[in-house]
Amino acid sequence: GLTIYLDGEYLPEEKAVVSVFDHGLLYGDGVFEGIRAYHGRVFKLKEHIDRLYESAKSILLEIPLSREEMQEVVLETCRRNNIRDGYIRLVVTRGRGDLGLDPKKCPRPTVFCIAATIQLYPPEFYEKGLEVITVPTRRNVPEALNPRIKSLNYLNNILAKIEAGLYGVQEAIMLTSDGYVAEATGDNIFIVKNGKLITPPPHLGILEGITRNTVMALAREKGMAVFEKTFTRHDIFIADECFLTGTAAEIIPVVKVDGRPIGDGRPGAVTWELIHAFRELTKVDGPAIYP
Ligand SMILES: Cc1ncc(COP(=O)(O)O)c(CNc2cccc(C(=O)O)c2)c1O
Repeated sequence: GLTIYLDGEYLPEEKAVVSVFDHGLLYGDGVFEGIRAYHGRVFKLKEHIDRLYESAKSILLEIPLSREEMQEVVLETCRRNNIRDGYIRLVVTRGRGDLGLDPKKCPRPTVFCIAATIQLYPPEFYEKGLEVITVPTRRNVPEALNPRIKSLNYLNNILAKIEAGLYGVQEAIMLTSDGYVAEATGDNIFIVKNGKLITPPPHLGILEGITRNTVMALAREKGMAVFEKTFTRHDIFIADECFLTGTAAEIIPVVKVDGRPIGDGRPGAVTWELIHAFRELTKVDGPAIYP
């Protein structure tokens, strides 16, 4: 079984339990990160930890470890599970309280870290590309619950995922309340038009993805023009290429949206070039797990 980090201890998974009074469970009151390990390194670990602390600050949740201590928790949890290539879930909740929702009743946040092997997406997702639809469920509005906070509140994303399933497709694209394209349920979205990369700006109300930011940097290093601009479904339909980015998915081509084939209906050349560049980067980026 796995060894789990929980509140300062490394425990066998059967002992790694949280209280039924934990506000992460009762109210989704908490933040998390999904991180990948490749080739014995934890990819973009600093960026993930920085985002975790930003999300926590935004909900006035004080994490009881320093960023350096948190980095060591992630690396040590990987070591104790012999992870060289895997998936890490890092979670901080408001902690155990009473049945009221008042965070003041939670004296100490719960912190846990899971490091496990990862179920990869089947290769054909990348070779053939995904068919997706835009769904009725809109992305949370920033003025209510800002999607830039990676919180434990994923019901908005889950409802969109359910709607994709109802139509027999694997992924859903959520629009903003104004009808602009926001993101998928667990991934950011890019379109390619005349060699230019376009992706929604974070302030639109999306998670500022680390894979998104990495792909933007890789594209710019290759001399491609990259724009953060709002766009609509029509812009996707007339795009040359479309792809999604996320920690679990990495970079996945999208070849059909709402029944419209994108480009020639097959993964595009720019998408493939970025997939290869990303895979190269995963070989060298991030702190080594083992000395
Ligand atoms: C709503 C949303 N948007 C974009 C992303 C991509 O962000 P990153 O490039 O930083 O990962 C996410 C993150 N989504 C995410 C993260 C980790 C695991 C899984 C999973 O599908 O198991 C999904 C997300 O939840």
